[in-house]
Amino acid sequence: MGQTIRLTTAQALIKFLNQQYISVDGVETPFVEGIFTVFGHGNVLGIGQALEQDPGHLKVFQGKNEQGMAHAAIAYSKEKLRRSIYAVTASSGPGSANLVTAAATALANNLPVLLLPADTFATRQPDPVLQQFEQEHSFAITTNDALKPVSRYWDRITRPEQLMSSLLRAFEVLTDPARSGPATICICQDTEGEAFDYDEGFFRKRVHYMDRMQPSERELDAAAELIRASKKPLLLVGGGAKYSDAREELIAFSQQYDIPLVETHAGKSTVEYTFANHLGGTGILGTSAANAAAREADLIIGIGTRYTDFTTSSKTAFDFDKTRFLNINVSRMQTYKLEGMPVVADAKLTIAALHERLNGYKTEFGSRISELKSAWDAERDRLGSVTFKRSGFDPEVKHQFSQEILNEYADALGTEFAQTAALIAINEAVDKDSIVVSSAGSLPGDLQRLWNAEVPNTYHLEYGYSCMGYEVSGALGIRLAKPSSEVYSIVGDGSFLMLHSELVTAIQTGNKINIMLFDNSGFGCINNLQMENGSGSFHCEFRNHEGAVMNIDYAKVAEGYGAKVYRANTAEEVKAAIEDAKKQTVSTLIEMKVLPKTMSDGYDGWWNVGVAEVSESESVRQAYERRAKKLESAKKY
Ligand SMILES: Cc1ncc(C[n+]2csc(CCOP(=O)(O)OP(=O)(O)O)c2C)c(N)n1
Ligand SMILES: O=C1C[C@@H](O)[C@H](O)[C@@H](O)C1=O
Ligand SMILES: [Mg+2]
Repeated sequence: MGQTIRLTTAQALIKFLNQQYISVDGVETPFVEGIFTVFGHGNVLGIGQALEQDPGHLKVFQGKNEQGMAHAAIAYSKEKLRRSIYAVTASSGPGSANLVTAAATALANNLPVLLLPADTFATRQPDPVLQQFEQEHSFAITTNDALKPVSRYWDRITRPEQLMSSLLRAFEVLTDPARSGPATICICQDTEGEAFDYDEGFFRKRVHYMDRMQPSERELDAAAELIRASKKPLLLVGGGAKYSDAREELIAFSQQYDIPLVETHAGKSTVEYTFANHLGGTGILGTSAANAAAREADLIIGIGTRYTDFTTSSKTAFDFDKTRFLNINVSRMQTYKLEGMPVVADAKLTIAALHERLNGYKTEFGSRISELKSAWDAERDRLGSVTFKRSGFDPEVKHQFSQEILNEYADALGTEFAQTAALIAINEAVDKDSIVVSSAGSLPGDLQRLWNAEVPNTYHLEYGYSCMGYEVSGALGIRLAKPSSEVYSIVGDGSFLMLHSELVTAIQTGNKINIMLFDNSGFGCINNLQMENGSGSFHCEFRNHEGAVMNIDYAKVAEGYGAKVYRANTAEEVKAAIEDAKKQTVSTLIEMKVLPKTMSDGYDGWWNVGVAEVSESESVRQAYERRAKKLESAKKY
């Protein structure tokens, strides 16, 4: 036995976090950058006391909402390609409950975050304590149990010495690229303050090695054979490719063999759009070019993708009779999808190794790649110059709102701005190396299609959970990860209303973010979805009790917090506002009133949604028939 040191559980936790390092490709860096806090009685006297006494190198932030600050932490680790994290401490009860949505967001996106919610008393002496619900069939159940299904690792600490084995396990999970996600350690509020004689060895510097997983010779031989047998393979770039830093290998591979490249939301900007073989986003929110290439392909080389419904157009994007799948992923589970050939390995290493085995190979795509790309680029130009007309206007989302209703919106919001034109204006105005972030609503669709990322790793979409409220909180996390980059949060009015508390944290801490608020006065994409599937417009527009379209002054709200604000309803105004916003040191909000139904739509994507099988409405019955017909051509599993 070596020396011991007497610390509270919370003090030991903070001391341990300071000693965790990560090593990737020979570069060693501290793994835990800091901690977000919302203190309550459950954690202020434990973790709060420990941080006040000695935070070490940890940066300490006061969050405003547990979900918001956890989203910021998640965005930070995503931006850091999972090589650095923030911890998040919450008080017990409602504070813990507020973490559940964020934990699920991290889990769906395979993003590491250390969640530290306080728990009820281990001794149970004062029970029921404030915020403790009493579950009659088990006093062992607390709010924190709700975090179990959404954590990659979950533990409850009722004695100080349990912390040691728990933290070791948590960091093993947090630094494993194949199982990365939220690690949740719930510490009883009395235990946080209890002392123990910890072995000093527990606090020695620990380096976690994120070694690249090598593909086996067998896997490489089989994969090369599959590619050689293919006339039209397609590179489908997912988030795993980005985390693996596989840009150079992808470009070289695609270039040499004439393989078109398409991307998912998570993979977007791994390779910049200016690369000639890049056909843009794929699937439900994809470009015409990417979706045509996917349909023509006889082999999909899926790199670090989960093949979600948005990527596969609910398993209708490919010709499943002829198309095969080669799945390269560090997660074995992911490689089994769509009956693909599994290569359980790192993307960068695998692409490089495959490159060496394909000498003399060429696809049959030839000039088709540039044809598809130019046709899409022309379509994007059209979308950038959509102009509203008071009569005979044909919006992108068709046959839903009459001209009369569109005019009503134009009058109520005082705008004639089309969403696609607004987004492209932003894309043209921001510096190329700035970062955009979004996650829910109609904007992810426009972003995946229309946002041309010209610098790698400048596009940050949370579309694994598509959680409203990530947009603003996420921007803060990104700014912490990249303090010298301008960060633009692309957010709808609905998402902004749902959660924007961390705008205050950004202003308070001097971490500048820019919010690009698209106000179409409603849950626009859901309104599109219901009407496209035969329903009427039901509870998705923001109309008041008298039926009038609401026109909320969001700029004023942000101004109240201390942000510099702008109102911009034309492309010129947007560009001018962005230019001025670049000069500011404080966070900014640019409010744009945009017309509903003017987001991009179509391009052969299809989404399987639960249309009512029986209905009194003829249009719903027709929608159900259309869905049933489409499902006939979909792969069933
Ligand atoms: C937390 C959460 N609740 C509900 C949803 C379902 N949902 C997806 S988009 C959306 C509306 C988004 O409205 P807004 O942000 O204004 O974007 P718009 O579609 O109008 O562009 C809703 C309710 C979600 N994704 N996340
Ligand atoms: O239900 C949804 C519809 C999608 O269009 C949207 O982007 C997403 O946020 C969602 O939850
Ligand atoms: Mg909206």
